[in-house]
Amino acid sequence: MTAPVLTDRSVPPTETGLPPSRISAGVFSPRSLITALPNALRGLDPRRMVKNPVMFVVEIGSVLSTILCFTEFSGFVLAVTIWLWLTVIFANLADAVAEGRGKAQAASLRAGRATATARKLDRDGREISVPAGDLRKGDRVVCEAGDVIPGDGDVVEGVAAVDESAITGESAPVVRESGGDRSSVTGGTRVLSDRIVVEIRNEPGDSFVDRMIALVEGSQRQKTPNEIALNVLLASLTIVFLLVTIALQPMADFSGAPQSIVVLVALLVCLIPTTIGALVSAIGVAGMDRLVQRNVLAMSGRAVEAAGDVSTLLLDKTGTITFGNRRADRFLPAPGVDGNDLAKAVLAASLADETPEGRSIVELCAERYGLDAAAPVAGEVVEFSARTRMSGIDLPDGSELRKGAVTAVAEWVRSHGDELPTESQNDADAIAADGGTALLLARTAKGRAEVLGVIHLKDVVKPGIAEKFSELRTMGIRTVMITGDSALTARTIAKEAGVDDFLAEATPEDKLAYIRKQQEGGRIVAMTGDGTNDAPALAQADVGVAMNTGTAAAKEAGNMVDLDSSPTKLIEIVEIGKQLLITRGALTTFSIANDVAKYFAILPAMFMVAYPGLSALNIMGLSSPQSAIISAVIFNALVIVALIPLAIRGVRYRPTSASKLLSRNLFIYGLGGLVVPFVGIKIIDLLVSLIPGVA
Ligand SMILES: Nc1ncnc2c1ncn2[C@@H]1O[C@H](COP(=O)(O)OP(=O)(O)OP(=O)(O)O)[C@@H](O)[C@H]1O
Ligand SMILES: [K+]
Ligand SMILES: [Mg+2]
Repeated sequence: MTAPVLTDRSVPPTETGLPPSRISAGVFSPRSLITALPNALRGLDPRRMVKNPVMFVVEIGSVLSTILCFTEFSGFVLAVTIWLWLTVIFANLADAVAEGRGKAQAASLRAGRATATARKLDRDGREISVPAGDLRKGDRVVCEAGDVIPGDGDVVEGVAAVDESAITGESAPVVRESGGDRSSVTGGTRVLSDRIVVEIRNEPGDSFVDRMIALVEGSQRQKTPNEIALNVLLASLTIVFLLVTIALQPMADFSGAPQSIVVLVALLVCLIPTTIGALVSAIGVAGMDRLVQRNVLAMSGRAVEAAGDVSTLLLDKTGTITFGNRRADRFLPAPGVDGNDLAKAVLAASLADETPEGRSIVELCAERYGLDAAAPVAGEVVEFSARTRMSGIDLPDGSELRKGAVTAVAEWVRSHGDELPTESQNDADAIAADGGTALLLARTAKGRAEVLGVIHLKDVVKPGIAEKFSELRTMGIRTVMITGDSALTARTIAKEAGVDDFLAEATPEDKLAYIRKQQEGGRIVAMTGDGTNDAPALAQADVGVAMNTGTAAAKEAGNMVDLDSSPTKLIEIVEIGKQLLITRGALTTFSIANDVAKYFAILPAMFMVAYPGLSALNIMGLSSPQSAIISAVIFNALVIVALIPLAIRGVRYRPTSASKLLSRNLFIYGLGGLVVPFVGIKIIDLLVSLIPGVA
């Protein structure tokens, strides 16, 4: 056997088994406010503004007030006009900052791609040099050590170590080889050793990197259902306040205190939910961006939101809850079978088995029994599949060797009219009760089957994973462990890891059925997968995270791709989704509370002249009606800028139950939203009253 023994996990697990992320996520630098300014100004185009009804109303108000600057000029009108425009610019700034982060990532992706030339194979198998951008679906290209892979595709020939750091940011090389679940390669990654032939999977412009660029730039971002609902709410509030403001004038007239148009515009802008209206799309872009920072690509904003609503999490046992490299520990011969003969048979059945289990069995044969791990494979190899749960070899002498899950091999033995020895059954049960995996080895010769013994595979639960699950439980999320292993093993591991439920001896169909059942019960389900087998379940799940090392089918079926191929990433994804929803909720609460407070700050000021009695309501003691109004407008604009970092970074989030979270946020952002404007407006009023000619 010559295949290099490297794991296909592109990220070495850290102590908790959780991979490190590439860039510290959620960093926000105040400088980005300045660099985003040109884009913010470009965003003033009414054709773009109209997509955001709240801010569009502010823009119309700004235009109106600009006209008033010419018809009835005063320092007050000018000041209001300037701050109204600033309000619109600040709102665009939020979007521009959020999108700017994605653009920077897109630029570095493009840089890697631009230089690539491809060594295309023509029909006669001759190499010709073509620009990578000209490659079409189905073209075959040669990549040797040092070459950049010119496009996404599948390895159809050879084995190579590939550096995927350009895409994943992770420097450990991964092995890519033809056939099986590790054949998929990504354009822009670099071949480090050997030679492979890659068949290109996409037409030009539709590669993974192209899609990634479009996504991080935000150009493909569509409003999610929740965002649309929120926008409808904000637009309705805007209409209500517009009517209120219009209705105010006849009343003001009647009471002998007619208000100028500019005051009415200022009042309207203060009343409508400008804060959340300005930040809502930045919050969505930033959520997507937080995923990208953790090397996850969401194919839609909707998937990110669904992640925040997840209530059932399906996790694989092997590699997620336990360390992936399940290792052979010992061989237990059946009665009457010699230990060395068992080892030889085990080796023959495993020489061509490329699964981590198979490789570790071969290593144990070499280490403990001194057998030749590089011996040639003689016979017809039967590869492992999750459906049969067996692997083995048909030998040239007509005998067949099978190893696999106890129930599967026992069934195979029985189909030949033979029985499993009690001793081997007991050995297997003891291993399972201890949380290990037992594989049975059996042989048929001349129509009779014989059990040769049991292979003990050891599986270790990752440290720290039990705490993660209890955090998830406080968040109201049910964790379900899925495994192809026996119920006995599953029960032991499930108990140790603290999952809420498990599905043992699960076939891909079982997974799909389980997801459907959960969804019928109204639960939102998330799962990860990498094999073609997983594709139907990935498609059915509300959040389906495909591993980048996985097959093309799995990646097409899911709605997210994890570039690190880390099985525990799902937990982080759910947390990011929750944080997105909570940030949006918190800032909506803050914004609306703010507007209510501003109402009480401005109205008394507006009518103080007509009704001196109202000055009792002027609890804030603002210096003049005009100063009160301009202060409220300034505050209204500044609060947007002040909250941009929070919108980008997301509100701090600790796992707790939904109801606790709600009351905590209502307290902080609701009460805060009521109090902050009074303080802020008062301070601004003190400053404004110092400027002559404005107030
Ligand atoms: N290389 C192999 N050859 C033979 N049998 C195997 C091999 N690998 C695993 N098995 C058996 O098949 C069963 C199913 O394997 P499968 O990979 O579907 O699930 P699993 O590895 O137990 O759990 P998970 O779903 O978390 O990966 C295993 O529990 C084991 O008994
Ligand atoms: K407002
Ligand atoms: Mg497995």
